[in-house]
Amino acid sequence: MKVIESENYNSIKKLRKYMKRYSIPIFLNILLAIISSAVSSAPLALIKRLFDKGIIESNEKDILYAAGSMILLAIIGAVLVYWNTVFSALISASIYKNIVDDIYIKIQKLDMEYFSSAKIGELMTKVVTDPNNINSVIKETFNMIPEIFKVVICFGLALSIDWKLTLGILIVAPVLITVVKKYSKKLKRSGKKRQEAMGVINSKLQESLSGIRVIKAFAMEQEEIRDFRIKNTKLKRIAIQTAKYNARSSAVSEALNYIMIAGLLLAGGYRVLRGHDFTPGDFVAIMGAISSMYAPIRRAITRFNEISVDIPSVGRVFEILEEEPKIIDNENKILFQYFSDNITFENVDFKYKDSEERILKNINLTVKKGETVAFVGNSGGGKSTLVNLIPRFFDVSSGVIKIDGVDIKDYDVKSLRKNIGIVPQETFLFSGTILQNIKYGKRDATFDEIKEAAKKANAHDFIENLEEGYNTEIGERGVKLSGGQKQRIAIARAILENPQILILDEATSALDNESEKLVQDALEKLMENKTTFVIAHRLTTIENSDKIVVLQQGEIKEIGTHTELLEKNGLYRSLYNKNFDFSKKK
Ligand SMILES: Nc1ncnc2c1ncn2[C@@H]1O[C@H](COP(=O)(O)OP(=O)(O)OP(=O)(O)O)[C@@H](O)[C@H]1O
Repeated sequence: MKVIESENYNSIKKLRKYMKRYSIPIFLNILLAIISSAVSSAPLALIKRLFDKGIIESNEKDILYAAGSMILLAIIGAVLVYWNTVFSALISASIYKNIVDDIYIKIQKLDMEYFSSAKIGELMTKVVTDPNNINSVIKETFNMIPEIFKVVICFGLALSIDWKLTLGILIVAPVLITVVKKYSKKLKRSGKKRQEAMGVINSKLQESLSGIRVIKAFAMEQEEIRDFRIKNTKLKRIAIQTAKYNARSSAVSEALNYIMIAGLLLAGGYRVLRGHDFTPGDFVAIMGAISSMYAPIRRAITRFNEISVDIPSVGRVFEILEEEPKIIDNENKILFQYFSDNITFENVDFKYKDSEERILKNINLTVKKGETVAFVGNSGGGKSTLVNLIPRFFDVSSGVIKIDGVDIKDYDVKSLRKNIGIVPQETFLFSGTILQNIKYGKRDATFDEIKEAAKKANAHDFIENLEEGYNTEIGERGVKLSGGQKQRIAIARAILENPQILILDEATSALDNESEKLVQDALEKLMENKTTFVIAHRLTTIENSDKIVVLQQGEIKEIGTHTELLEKNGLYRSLYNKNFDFSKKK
C-alpha cells in the first residue's frame, strides 16, 4: 500500500511542472476561494445578532441590518463564486491542453519500437481519457479548496461560540476520517482498474473497426459481439463497485452527521434551558455553524473520492511522457544531402527489444548508387526488418550500416529520412483531399508538379475523371478508391517527394491485370534513377533488379542476378520452382 501511496505522491509532484507556469493564477484562485468561503459563512454571525438583538430584544433595526447585510453578501458571494469557477476552469483547461500537446509531441518523437509493442487502443486511452482525468483532478482540487475553508471557518465560529460543546461533538471525527481513508484507497485501486478496462475496450474497438472486413468475411460478428460484451461487462462491474464504495463512504458520513446534530440538540438544548452563558442566538448560530460544516465536508469527501479514482491517470500519462526515444541525433550530426556512392551493411546483427532471437545475422551487403536490389526469401526471413534499418526505424544491434562511408547513426535523422522514400505494402492515405495526400511529403509543391507526379504514377486520368478532381475528399483510409488507385496515389506521393533512396514493399495482393499493369508501370517510373531496395513479389521486378538477395532465417544465403542465381541451382532456384511459380505470373 505504501508503494501505491508514494507512487501517487510522485505523480502529483510531476504535475507541479505543469502547475508552475500558472502559479500566479493559482495563487489568486486560492485567495478567491478563501474570501468566497468567508463570505458564505458570514450569515451565521448575522443569525446570532438577528436572534439575540433583533428577535429577543425586539429591535427592528437589527432585523433590517441582518437582511440588508445578507443581500450585500449575496452580491459579493455571486461575484466571487463566478470568478473562482472561471479561474479554476481556465487553469485546468490550460494545464490539460499543455499535457495533451506534450503527449502528441512525444508520440511523434517516439521510436517505431514503442508502437510495435504498444497497443493502439491502450495508447488512445493514455492520450484521450487519462489527460481528461487529470483535468478532473485539478478541477476537483480547486473545487475542494473553498469547501475546506468553509469547514475551517464554520468550525472556528462554532469554537468561538462554545468551544467545549464544539469539541465534544467532534468525537465522531476520527470515525469519519478512518472511513474516508479506507474508501479512498479502495477507490484509487478501482480507478486504476477502470482505466485498464477502458484501455482494453478502446483496443477492441480500434481493432474491430480496422478489421471489420475480416470480421464480416469470416462471419464472426456474433463472436466479436460476445467478446466485446464480456469486456464491457467487466467495465460495468468496476463502475458499480466504484459507485458502491462512494455510496458506503457517503452513507457513513450522512449517518455521522445526524448523530452529531442529535448530540448538539441534546447538549445545546439543555444549556439554553439552564440559561446564563448560552443564549438562544448562540444555540441557533452554533447549530448553523456545525450543520453548515456538513454539506462542504460531504462535497469535499465526494471530490476527494473522485480525485482518488482519477489519480492513477497521472502516473499513466507520465509513463508515456517520460518514455525517451533512443534513435536520436548525434552531437556532431552530419546533414545528409547528396547520396553519391554506395550503401553498405557491415556485419549487421539485429534483435528486437525484449527478444533473445537474432533476427538478422552477420549481414554483409554493398549496394551501389542507382542499383535496384530485390530481397526474396521465405516469410519471416527478415526482409522487412532489414530494410527498416536503413531509415533507422530500428538501430542495428551490432555491426554498422554506412551511406557513402558514413555510419547512418552519424547523419541527422530527419535529413536521412527525408532522402529515403518508402512505399509500404499496405497503402495508407490520410483523410483529406487527393491533392493533400500527394503533396504530403512536399507541402510547397506547385499544382503543376503534383499533376506531373500523378501523370507519372498513372493516377492523373482517374483523378481528373472524379467530380471534384484533385480536390476529391477521401475517407480516413481512402475507402472510396480502389486498391490500385490508392497504390497509384501513394506512388505519386513518392514520385513528388523524389527521394534518392527508395524502399519498396511490393503488395502481395493481386490486382486485376489492367490495374496491375498501371501500378507496375508507375513503380518503374518511380524507380528510375534511384537506388532501390525492394521486397519483391513480382517476377518482373525481380528479373529487372541488378541484384537479388536471398534471405533465410536472417542470413544472406545467395546474392546475384536472376540468371546467375538460376544457374547456381541453389536456394533461389528452389524458391523459384516451389513458391513463386513465376512462369505463370509472367
Ligand atoms: N516488432 C517486432 N518485435 C519482435 N519480433 C518481430 C517484430 N517484427 C518482426 N518480428 C520477427 O522478426 C522476424 C522477421 O520478420 P520480418 O517481418 O522482417 O520478415 P519478412 O521476411 O519481411 O517476412 P514477410 O515476407 O512475411 O513479410 C519474424 O520472425 C518476426 O516474427
